[in-house]
Amino acid sequence: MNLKEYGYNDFFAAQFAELELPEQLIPGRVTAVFKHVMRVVSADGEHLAKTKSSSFRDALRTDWPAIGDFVALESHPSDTSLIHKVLERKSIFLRDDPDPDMPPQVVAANFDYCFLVNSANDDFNINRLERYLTVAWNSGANPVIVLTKADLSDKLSYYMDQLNAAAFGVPVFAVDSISGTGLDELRSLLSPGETIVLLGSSGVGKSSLVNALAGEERMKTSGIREDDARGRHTTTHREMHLLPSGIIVIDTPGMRGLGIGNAAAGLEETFQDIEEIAQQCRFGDCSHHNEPGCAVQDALENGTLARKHYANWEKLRKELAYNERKNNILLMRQDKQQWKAISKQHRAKPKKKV
Ligand SMILES: Nc1nc2c(ncn2[C@@H]2O[C@H](COP(=O)(O)OP(=O)(O)OP(=O)(O)O)[C@@H](O)[C@H]2O)c(=O)[nH]1
Ligand SMILES: [Zn+2]
Repeated sequence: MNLKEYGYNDFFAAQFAELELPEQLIPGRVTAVFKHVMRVVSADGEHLAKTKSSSFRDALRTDWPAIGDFVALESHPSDTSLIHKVLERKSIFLRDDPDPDMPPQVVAANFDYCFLVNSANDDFNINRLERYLTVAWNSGANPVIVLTKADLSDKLSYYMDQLNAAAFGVPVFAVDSISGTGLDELRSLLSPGETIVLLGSSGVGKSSLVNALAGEERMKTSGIREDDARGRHTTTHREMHLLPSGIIVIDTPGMRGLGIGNAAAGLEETFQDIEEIAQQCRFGDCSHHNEPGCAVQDALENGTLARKHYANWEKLRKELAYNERKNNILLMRQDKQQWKAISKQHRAKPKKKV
């Protein structure tokens, strides 16, 4: 197996050389993460692997291997191989731990492109796209906008104009994953060995797009509900796919749990009334605090908008902003010291004797 096919390039090879690791260690890439074990590919094939405990004893949580990571591996082809080290990442997605005292987890690493998938139907939502765009830029990867289900829309040029305006300079592609229209243009952007991740609401056609790019069924797709133009949630596996064209696709359910997708959708639904009022503000980027002509402040004054409802909206908006910030790879590095202190506290808890 050639690790270059899995995206191993000069950036990682230079790091590997610089580390001056023991001779028996070889580079590998994490292609799947299960509960207690990982799958890693390397020049000598596919491995089941675990982290070497002594190497990770003092590691930060964000330094633990995640899907897409390049690692230094002690190869035991007929047994469990051992991961000694995770190489520095060039892009990253983080997700909160359900335990608020715990630092976030890495859900994916080392992707070159972040596909922001929208469908050209009732589900089209430019605000959501803007949020995904922030997440994508902060991850360290390049965003690419894909408008799916182009065949279903007679408003395609309207949608394209909106996307081009909202995401100036970001490439936008319209595709029909069923017939394959528009796929060649998208393919021409990508080179073998490059890794993509897909962000987008359930049912927009992420799996169909991967299958279309692969030219074969790699991922299960769902039927779409007629009533609300959303598909059912079908993707549950957590894997990296090497497509016949040499493109690598990372798909994990964790992508959808980034906080952004669901939180943002929830925000729009729960606070649709405020979002509608906010459309009347004089300034498009009104923060609704003390700008002149703020329709939200007016509604609070004259009582058409309840203070409590508004306060909840503010709180959620702050959380959303935090989630976006959390996915910023640079900020994450600055936060490392803080996480270090937190994980030390966790380790310092006395263990119960058995
Ligand atoms: N007409 C048309 N239908 C499409 C296209 N892309 C996807 N669909 C349909 O939309 C439905 C949902 O597609 P999926 O690919 O499962 O969507 P998904 O984003 O992977 O959904 P989750 O797995 O829930 O996140 C399926 O019925 C697809 O056949 C397209 O380009 N044109
Ligand atoms: Zn306002």
